Amino acid sequence: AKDGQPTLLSEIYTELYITEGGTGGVNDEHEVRQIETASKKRLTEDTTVKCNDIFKPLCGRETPIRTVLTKGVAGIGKTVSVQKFILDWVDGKANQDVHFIFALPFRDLNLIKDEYSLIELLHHFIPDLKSVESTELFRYKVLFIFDGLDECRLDFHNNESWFDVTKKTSLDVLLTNLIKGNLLPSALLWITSRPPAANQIPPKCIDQVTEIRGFSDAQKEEYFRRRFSDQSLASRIMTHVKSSRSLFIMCHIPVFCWISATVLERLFSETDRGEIPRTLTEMYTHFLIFQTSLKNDKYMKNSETKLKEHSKKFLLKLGKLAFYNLEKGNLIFYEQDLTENDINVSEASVYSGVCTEVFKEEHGLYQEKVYCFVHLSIQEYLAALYVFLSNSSADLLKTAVDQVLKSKNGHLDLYLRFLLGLSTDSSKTLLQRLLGETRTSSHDIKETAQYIKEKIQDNLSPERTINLFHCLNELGDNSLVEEVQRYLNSGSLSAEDLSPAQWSALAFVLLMSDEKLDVFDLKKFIRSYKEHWRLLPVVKTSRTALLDSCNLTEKCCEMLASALRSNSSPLRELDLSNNDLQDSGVMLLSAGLGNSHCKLGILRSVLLVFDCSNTKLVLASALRSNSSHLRELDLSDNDLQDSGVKLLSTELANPHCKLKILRSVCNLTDKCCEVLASALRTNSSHLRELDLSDNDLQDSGVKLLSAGLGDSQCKLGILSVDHSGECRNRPGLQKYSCQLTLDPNTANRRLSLSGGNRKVTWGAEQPYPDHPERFDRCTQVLCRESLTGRCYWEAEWDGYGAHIGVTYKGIERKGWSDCRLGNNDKSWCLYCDPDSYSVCHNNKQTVIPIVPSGSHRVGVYLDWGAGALSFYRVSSDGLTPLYSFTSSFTELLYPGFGVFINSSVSL
Ligand SMILES: Nc1ncnc2c1ncn2[C@@H]1O[C@H](COP(=O)(O)OP(=O)(O)OP(=O)(O)O)[C@@H](O)[C@H]1O
Repeated sequence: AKDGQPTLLSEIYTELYITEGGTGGVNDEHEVRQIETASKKRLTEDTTVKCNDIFKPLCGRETPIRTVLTKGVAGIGKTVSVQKFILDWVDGKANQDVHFIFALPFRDLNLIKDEYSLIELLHHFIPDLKSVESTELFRYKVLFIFDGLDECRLDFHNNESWFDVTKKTSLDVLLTNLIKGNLLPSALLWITSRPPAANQIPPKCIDQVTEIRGFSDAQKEEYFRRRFSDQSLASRIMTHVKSSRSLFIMCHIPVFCWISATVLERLFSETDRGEIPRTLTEMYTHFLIFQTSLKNDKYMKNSETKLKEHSKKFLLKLGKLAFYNLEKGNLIFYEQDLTENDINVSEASVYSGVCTEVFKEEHGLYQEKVYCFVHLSIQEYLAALYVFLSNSSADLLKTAVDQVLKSKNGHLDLYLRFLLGLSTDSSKTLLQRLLGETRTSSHDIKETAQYIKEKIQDNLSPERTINLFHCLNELGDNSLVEEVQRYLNSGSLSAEDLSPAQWSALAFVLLMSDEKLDVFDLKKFIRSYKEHWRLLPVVKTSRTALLDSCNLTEKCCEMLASALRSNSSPLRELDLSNNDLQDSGVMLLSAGLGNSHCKLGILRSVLLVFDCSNTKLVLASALRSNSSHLRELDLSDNDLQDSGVKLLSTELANPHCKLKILRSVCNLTDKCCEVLASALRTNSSHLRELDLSDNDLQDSGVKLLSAGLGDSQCKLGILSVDHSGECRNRPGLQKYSCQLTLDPNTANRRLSLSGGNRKVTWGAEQPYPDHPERFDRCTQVLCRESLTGRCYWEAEWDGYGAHIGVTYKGIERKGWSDCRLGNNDKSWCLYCDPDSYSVCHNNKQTVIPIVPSGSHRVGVYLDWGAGALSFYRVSSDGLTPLYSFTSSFTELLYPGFGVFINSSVSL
């Protein structure tokens, strides 16, 4: 609210996005990055809870709720939600069954030094209630709201039990016993906390955890509409915020909406308003200008130069405090910290928009005043301002980049963004308005940007790399991002071999785009397997990630595991087929799967190294983990062996394993069938569908399984078995091998067939009869067999080269260009010659930056149902992925070949 003009809560309150909130576990990501990931999360994903319904049991729950814990990062709206709840209750709009609400913020409770009984404590805070007797507390429905648990430490382990509401004790004992339900078990409790402090309370004391996620995109707009009575001003502000992605993302945090609204309202209504902030740094500098002028108007009727001089001194002192404590990770300060930094305590509280006063206990004595910045980002800004103004080294920016990149958890990321942002000319002009004439060192922005671009080429973690792009944005250098955007817009990205920095820029563009990425298919973007890991951060913000046949390495697994662990990631489905992850990779992934934040529901084809006992154990523990959301697991390509199946069966029988669908368990022996059958018989197995079609099950095996199915406890609805022959037992893709023969009716007259119609050779014209399916001009031939499902075949060419592909039956046969495999929308093809490969579909050719290096053998894998067609180079080193098309195939596909002059192809 503007000073002296209070705003009514009911007018500005905007419904927040509150969700049922998991475990109360600690998330060590920087808050701003959590917001970036969460902004991609689809709103329908979570169970949302209205502020007034916080005590209503969510569907599926029958027991009433006594204690609710609401988590949320700083400035996200916890206190405002509490106030709105109370307001609606007072207005008779909601929760009318509650007779008394006692709102006791920890900030106020921390002032209590003496011992009190519960009833005395209430009388102390609400003297009007002196007439209420302790017995009456039991007769009425009473709600306690404790806001800001993060400002307090409770000792749940050592405090004695306390049952009497009339007996005096310490506040710590009163509160822990109230929360445990020893004191006044009939009361309702609502506790709010920033996430890191939330796990102070033992989970068994909490009936429901909710999380405030801030504003969704629609709620951001609503906030600005409600905040301003002048709707045209509201739309202008909204349009401006939307035009800068980094500002728009930050608006997820209501306190940032408030900062932006404060700054932009003033700027848009000033006649000579100058530059409107487009970067975070500019926004915060304007905010400080506003706060300072407010303070000056109010408290110091003095000359402007003197005022600025005074403000500068004060801000530098505050900045010093901010910087040294940020480095140490301290966000709360004591009076002593302020005096040591020569900060006048009463002046700090005057800057109420920047530094608020809070009170906090220390060692059980509730007497020390403590302070913190309104939001961590303000501390980060002031720290940067201090360093920028007090360090005149020419290398300041580069040294800061190096220093920040060393941080593992990114605690200086936003500080670096601000520091770089402050060094631009536009910021310097703004700083003059804030601080008056100030000497600042000049830094070569171009050189710094170049330095950052070089750093981006390094093997940094994705989070650090992304922050460096934000830094470039603050410096006003968006050239890398613009280059990639141009490739994306022209559709020619796939043909380009991007530099490492461009790969990272592509990841940044995909992450920052406001389009929700439902399915992230890595193969669509990559041509080589050197730098593809740079795109993996995108996995964290997509719902389905298709990473099959992508040569994933251990490093990639590390990134995937971090996506799995992320609380805010929408990732629900992951396809890892045809990757050799190695033991260490699977271990990393399994640990991610077992993490309490992991919400993955479907995992496809992770190749397990099942003779390694460690891997087995870790995956097993992931399946068993109580919090696991895994419902569908596809184990194709794995040879689990008896011991593996045994382990898996034990997990299936474990009541915590909620797996519903298990696909493609192969190489089952009779022994395996027996163990599996016994798992199906257990009451606790959740399995509804079991796909064993990749097995050549003998009658004896089927019999054993059927015995399991017949059991009354077995809940399995679908069992797929398939006697498809012994090839299913072969390793890798070979298990999908199919026998193909060439169709003479389709062969061009220049092609002769031999070897039982499994070899085609270019040569003299053959006297074939006319046939509607014959290619009359293109030297091509198709196979007889039409394909669906999963199939794999290999072809070897000789001579100048060949085209190897698949097509719908409807491909043109007469004429030239429309008939060629790959030249139309009916066919997909790999072009091979001794020096290069390229692929073509719908006349769009893409060169593949992999050389044939002597190998003329090509493997083709079709997963018709999944819409995937992959080509591989086959050599003594195994299969090298060349390219994968993804397409939703609508008709049966026929393998086909085009044969160059004096060349041949054999199946
Ligand atoms: N629902 C809302 N509608 C409108 N404005 C809001 C809303 N929630 C928060 N705000 C704005 O954001 C500011 C910060 O919110 P609040 O104090 O509730 O955050 P908090 O989560 O309690 O933070 P902290 O952990 O730092 O105490 C408020 O002063 C208000 O300006």
